Amino acid sequence: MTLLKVSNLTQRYGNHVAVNHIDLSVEAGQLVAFLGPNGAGKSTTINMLTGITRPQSGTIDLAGLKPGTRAYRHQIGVVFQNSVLDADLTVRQNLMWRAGMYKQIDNAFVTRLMQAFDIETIAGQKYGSLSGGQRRRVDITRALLHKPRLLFLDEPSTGLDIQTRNKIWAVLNQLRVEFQMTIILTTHYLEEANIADYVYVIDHGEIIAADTVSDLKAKYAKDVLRVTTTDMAKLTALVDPQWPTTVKGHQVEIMVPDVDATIRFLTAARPLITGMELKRGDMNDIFVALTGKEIR
Ligand SMILES: Nc1ncnc2c1ncn2[C@@H]1O[C@H](COP(=O)(O)OP(=O)(O)OP(=O)(O)O)[C@@H](O)[C@H]1O
Repeated sequence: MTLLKVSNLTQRYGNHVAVNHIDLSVEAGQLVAFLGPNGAGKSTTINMLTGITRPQSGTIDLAGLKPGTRAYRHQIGVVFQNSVLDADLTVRQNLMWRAGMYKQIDNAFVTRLMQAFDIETIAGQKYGSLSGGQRRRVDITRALLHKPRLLFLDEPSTGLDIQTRNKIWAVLNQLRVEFQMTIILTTHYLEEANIADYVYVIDHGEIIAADTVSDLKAKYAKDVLRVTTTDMAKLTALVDPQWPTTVKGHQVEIMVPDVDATIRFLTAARPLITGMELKRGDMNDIFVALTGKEIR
């Protein structure tokens, strides 16, 4: 079922077109990533999708609802890049104040969220005194209090350590399974987009690619294996003829399709190998392939 349908969305700032006629379609329960460099138009798009700004043209439809309405706001949760909570109130006061904005709040669910995000022990602390990771967990709890059908996360992992990131995703994935919650996230990192079902690559306000992560990687960001050898002829004879290969002296660069195939090749060629490194495909590769330019 399509939850969110967006057509022809456009936003200009003066002469600058920040978002240029974009179309999006998000299925219920999906995790969708907007991947793009600084200034690509991701936040501008999120601001329109959350009803914070009104698009200059285009339509947004969330299961029959229009942004800017109370009904629409109740279906969405938003975690902004910069927090919207009150630094002088405690975590609990902030959450209670926010919960008061909704008619029906499931108190057991709120308690469960606080436990899941490990914020019960800091509930009495002023929000302004929390660490970056603690704040993020509170911000996400705030956005989830009313069990939204669609959660927006604007660059959720910026500045977070790996443990905090893993904790957050473990809870969000559980909610996705339980409530078929849909998530839209913006990110600069292909690695973060890895977990998405579908990715829109955005640059200069336009969607330059829309695909699954595995297809994006296969098309534009293959892993490159660099191997040095004493016997180039024997080594290259072991390389699958379908893998693009460049020989430079004693080193060969091989575009490898996946980790398993790479391990099989390395195992077979082991006696011939004197050194190796694997460079994983990243967002820069996608941008070079699609735009001919390095990422900004
Ligand atoms: N209020 C504004 N007034 C003028 N220009 C703006 C405004 N907001 C955004 N822009 C411009 O629109 C473009 C898109 O910005 P946006 O913040 O949407 O990008 P982004 O992809 O979210 O970038 P980042 O990853 O750095 O957050 C940029 O060129 C930005 O300078």
